[in-house]
Amino acid sequence: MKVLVIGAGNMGLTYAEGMSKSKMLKKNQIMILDNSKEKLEELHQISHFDAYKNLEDCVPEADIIFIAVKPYHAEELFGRMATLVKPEQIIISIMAGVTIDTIKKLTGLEKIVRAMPNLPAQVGKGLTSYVTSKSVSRIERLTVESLLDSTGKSILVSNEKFIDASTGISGSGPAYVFYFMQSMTEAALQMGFSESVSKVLVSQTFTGAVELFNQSSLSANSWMQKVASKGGTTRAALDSMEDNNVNELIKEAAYAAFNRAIEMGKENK
Ligand SMILES: NC(=O)C1=CN([C@@H]2O[C@H](COP(=O)(O)OP(=O)(O)OC[C@H]3O[C@@H](n4cnc5c(N)ncnc54)[C@H](OP(=O)(O)O)[C@@H]3O)[C@@H](O)[C@H]2O)C=CC1
Ligand SMILES: O=C(O)[C@@H]1CCC=N1
Repeated sequence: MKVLVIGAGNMGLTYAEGMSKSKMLKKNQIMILDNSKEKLEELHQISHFDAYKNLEDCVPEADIIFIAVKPYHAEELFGRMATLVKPEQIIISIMAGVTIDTIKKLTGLEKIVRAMPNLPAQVGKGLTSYVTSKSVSRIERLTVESLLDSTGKSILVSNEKFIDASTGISGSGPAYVFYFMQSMTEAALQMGFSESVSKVLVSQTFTGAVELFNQSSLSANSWMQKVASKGGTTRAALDSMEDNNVNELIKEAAYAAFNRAIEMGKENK
């Protein structure tokens, strides 16, 4: 089996690295292509996959083609790939808001997997939701799942609506967490802590809270109540968040990402 990754940016390179470490594929089974000259020079320094500049040299060789370019590059890229692809090839696209129908139409292929990963894939803690077109067989789906699992966990969803929805929760979600971390860091600095101490205070608080949550069956709300003593400091903070509608605002933000994914699907038709 040969896998071609197109787009060696944040996500493409992360998947190529993940797959190369997974033992599913050997060195010469991973190809990677990028159109930027500097990227290619960097890729040539990495010994565990073969780097390409021209689609003609690698697309026909691939069994699975992993698309990791920005959504607005899809049309031009698929247009150039259309004459090089073969019906048995599987496309895995991680592009936000580019639908299976659009990929079928632009490539002429039928075996399409649409996936939505997230950035923690870079440290093997990613979450990728995915869905396949009908032409992907069970065996092919399991192979794809093993590739996706090389960067963390994967979840098979029942239809594409849940790919757009998971874009709003897990795909864009790391940025919401960083937003919260940024606000807490700013508060720590304003309270007089140094940058390095602020960073430790915030990051260890996040790591510890997530660890507690993962190691029990308690809900986030139950854990909140465990931290908050009656009439105490946490209650003051939680009341302030409630008064300012923070809960609703976070949900609104997640929906903004979900709706934008749907909108991008229409724009990229
Ligand atoms: N970043 C994230 O957290 C997540 C991203 N995604 C999706 O992943 C995709 C990639 O995102 P990300 O990795 O952040 O993007 P990057 O910009 O980091 O990487 C994309 C790479 O593809 C290259 N590229 C563009 N067009 C072509 C082409 N025609 N042929 C070959 N290479 C090309 C770009 O080069 P150049 O810079 O020169 O254009 C760039 O190096 C997006 O579609 C996004 O929706 C999904 C989930 C999470
Ligand atoms: O912001 C974006 O469009 C991509 C999809 C999910 C995370 N980054």
